[in-house]
Amino acid sequence: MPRDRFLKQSLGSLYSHIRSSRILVVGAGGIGCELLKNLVTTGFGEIHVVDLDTIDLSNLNRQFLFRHAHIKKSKALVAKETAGRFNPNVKIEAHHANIKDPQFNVDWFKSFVIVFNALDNLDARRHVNKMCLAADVPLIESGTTGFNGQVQPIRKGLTQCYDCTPKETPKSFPVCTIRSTPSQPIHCIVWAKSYLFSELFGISEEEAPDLDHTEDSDNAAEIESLRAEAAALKTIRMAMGSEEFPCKVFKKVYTDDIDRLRGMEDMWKTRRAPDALDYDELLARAGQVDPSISLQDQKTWSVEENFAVFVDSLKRLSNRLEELKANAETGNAPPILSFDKDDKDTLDFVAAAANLRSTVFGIETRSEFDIKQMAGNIIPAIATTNATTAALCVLEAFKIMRGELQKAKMVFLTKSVDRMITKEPLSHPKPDCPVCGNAQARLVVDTSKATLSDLVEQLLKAKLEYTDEISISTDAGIVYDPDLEENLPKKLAELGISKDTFITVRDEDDDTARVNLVLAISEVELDEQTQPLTLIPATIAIPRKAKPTNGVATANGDTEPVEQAVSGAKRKRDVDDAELETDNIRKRGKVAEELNGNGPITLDDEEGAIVLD
Ligand SMILES: Nc1ncnc2c1ncn2[C@@H]1O[C@H](COP(=O)(O)OP(=O)(O)OP(=O)(O)O)[C@@H](O)[C@H]1O
Ligand SMILES: [Zn+2]
Repeated sequence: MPRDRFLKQSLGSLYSHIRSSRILVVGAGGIGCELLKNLVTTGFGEIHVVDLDTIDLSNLNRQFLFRHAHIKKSKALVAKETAGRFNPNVKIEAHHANIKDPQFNVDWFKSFVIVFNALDNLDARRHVNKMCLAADVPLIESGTTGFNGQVQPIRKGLTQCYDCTPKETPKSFPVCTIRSTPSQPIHCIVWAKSYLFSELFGISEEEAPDLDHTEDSDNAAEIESLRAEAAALKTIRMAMGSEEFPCKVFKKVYTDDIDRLRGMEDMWKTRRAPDALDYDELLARAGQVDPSISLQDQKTWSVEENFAVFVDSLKRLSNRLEELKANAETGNAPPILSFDKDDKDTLDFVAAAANLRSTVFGIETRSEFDIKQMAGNIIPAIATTNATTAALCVLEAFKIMRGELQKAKMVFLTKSVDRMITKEPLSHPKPDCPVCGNAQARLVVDTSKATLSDLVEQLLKAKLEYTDEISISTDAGIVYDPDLEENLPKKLAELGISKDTFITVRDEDDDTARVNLVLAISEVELDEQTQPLTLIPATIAIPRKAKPTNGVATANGDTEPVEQAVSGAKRKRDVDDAELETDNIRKRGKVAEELNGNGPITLDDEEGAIVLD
């Protein structure tokens, strides 16, 4: 029996399209491995997979294409090797590289029918979003944290892009909370990791990303004494390697600094004042404690146990740093240690130091296991969430490949007894989105011949009817505005404009202001006679800047959801929505019922059934 008999049966006419499609998966981690397995078994013709990382022990619990023997090998290459065996008819190309590398340019993105994001960071996601918009290729964006998952189909000009909704930046804490008035375990963990560890073994806390300095000016005096405190710690650092080093560090941060803080009476009118710890007393009490207690990472250690682990890990780290220094080449910057949740010495130190500080401030202490999650900003990744999300990505991709964008949905996976998978219609692009709210075109140009003046006069003013009130910028900054004319005679190449870079043209004319125009540069070598600048498409409509709305503006000023605009259907959606709602209630009832019975949950969907155990 041919291996694709059932695929043909279930996918119908879509199958031949799938067989001949070239697709891209960015990221071969938790979602990426699941996705690749699904795509290979679905029979996509050619799959490219990009990942910059190598396999780590901690990946193996959920990234099932990898085994112990693969540790330290390229994720992309091993994923290709393993998944390739599932279906020999599929061609897989692996790239052990950063998706931001210049070889992955707009033309390369254009060569794919669809792109899947399976990434873990904002920066790379934003980059792929931008490239897919520039290349006009559909993107299936996805992400998971713990039990939550999300899938977002993105189509240039028709749906919201990844950047249409602002994204949360990682959490940071005011310096005073961390250094003077902690009230939660996380405050003490950040103190141990970003302040104490960095001051002793790394670079100064001033550069730590999880400290927020915006409120510093409101507390200028306190910030000044904290600086002096940190400077004193630097002096103690000189004693590293000596017998008395642990005692010096301990007395400084758990006795002297705490006494100073306690003396600031105003601070403790509404808070519990901290109680300093005594080194000699704890040393006597902790005499019997074996520092190997640190192997019991799920236990909440006593104050004596924390003390023993603190002193022991401080010695281990000091020895490591001294050794590094001894082996370092002279003349280089002095070596440092960095916190790594998987480096036992650094984790022991941060866990014990944080717990001792919690004791001082009367905050509950935590197990090393808990501290590892919090210090590494880890929400445990769950294999089932990744697998379900990856499957949903493929189902949404089918709709786009069938040309049925109106059926595509934003899908959410949540831990809920009501309904684990919920869907929302796709919204139209936000007119004020800083990324897709721009007009986009390609500029085919010989950058060694064309000058900035050619670009401004021939293309922007003569052809695209811009006035004098424009500015032009590259990634490096502004290269032209009405007050910056000295670059006009320069060749574009001299201004750092080269193949696969982007330039942004801003219309600064208040009367005519149009949205920004982003030009993706494609290089060609041209002879003297040929026009050095060609715009693709040759004509481009650059809309006026719109006032922000929640949907997309229609001709009559209303907003409408994507389904309606794409399908042209009139208010039929209301009826469909009503039906969907009834349907949701029906399914929710069923889910709740089955959950109570502890059995598997089946969610019927138009694409088939999803069974959740
Ligand atoms: N710029 C990039 N180019 C290519 N691959 C990237 C880029 N940024 C991130 N990735 C890859 O995306 C994948 C995301 O997978 P995942 O979220 O499971 O993270 P992980 O690093 O495997 O696991 P964890 O962070 O939980 O230890 C990783 O394999 C990572 O290497
Ligand atoms: Zn957008």
